[in-house]
Amino acid sequence: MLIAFEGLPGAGKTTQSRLLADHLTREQVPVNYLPDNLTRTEDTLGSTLLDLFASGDPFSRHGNIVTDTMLATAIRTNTVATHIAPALSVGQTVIEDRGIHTIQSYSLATLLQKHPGRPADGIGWLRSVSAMSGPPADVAVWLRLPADEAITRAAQREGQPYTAEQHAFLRHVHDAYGHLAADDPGLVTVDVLGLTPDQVHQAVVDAIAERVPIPAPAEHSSSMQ
Ligand SMILES: Nc1ncnc2c1ncn2[C@@H]1O[C@H](COP(=O)(O)OP(=O)(O)OP(=O)(O)O)[C@@H](O)[C@H]1O
Ligand SMILES: Cc1cn([C@H]2C[C@H](O)[C@@H](COP(=O)(O)O)O2)c(=O)[nH]c1=O
Repeated sequence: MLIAFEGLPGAGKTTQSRLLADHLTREQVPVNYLPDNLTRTEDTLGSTLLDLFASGDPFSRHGNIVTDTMLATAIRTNTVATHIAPALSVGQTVIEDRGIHTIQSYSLATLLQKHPGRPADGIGWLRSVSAMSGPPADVAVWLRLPADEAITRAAQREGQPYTAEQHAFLRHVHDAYGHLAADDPGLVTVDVLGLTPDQVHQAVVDAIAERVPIPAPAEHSSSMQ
């Protein structure tokens, strides 16, 4: 089974990925937690693609929707080949910290910024292209937090403020997630404002359990990376 966490920087994806991995491990489900794509530089192709990706702006990337979507798709394709498919094939439950909906939401944000008000035109294309990167998650959880609150948390963690331009772009990413979730049953919204990490975790477990069967315990030992 493949589970993804989605949302803005600061929304709590890493916190919730770890809480879910711990929970499943306690249930003796073999878990493979994949940190954010941008931190994965283990092979030459992955590093080269990430270098290309990171050569743009950290948020709005290269500002060209086709280039950015293709590049992000290529990165995930590599991640699917090197990490996700092998883990799924041996029965592990994979937790992706940012999956296919990150590709879609960040590209859609660029589109919304340039052509406000016509998201539907681009969403079909974004779905087709990002689908080339491999399977979407069985369930993707969007940790929905108002953009200003998410940015405040992320900035506090990083010890430096975000620029007004970055704020503006991330508000578009937030709106983009909303457009995507509106007609994609695979992207489940969990509202996290005002909840403690443990309360969010409970809401996440409930949301997942409503949609997919609980992964089966391993016959032998669990494996968490
Ligand atoms: N429910 C919560 N309430 C308050 N603070 C939280 C909550 N969950 C996480 N945090 C804090 O918010 C910050 C961001 O959390 P986290 O790193 O999990 O987010 P993220 O979505 O993975 O961010 P990024 O995408 O930037 O890596 C951390 O300092 C974390 O301790
Ligand atoms: C995987 C992936 C990432 N990005 C962007 C989104 C964010 O700006 C950064 C990751 O930062 P965070 O600490 O996880 O918030 O990279 C992207 O645009 N497309 C992708 O596929």
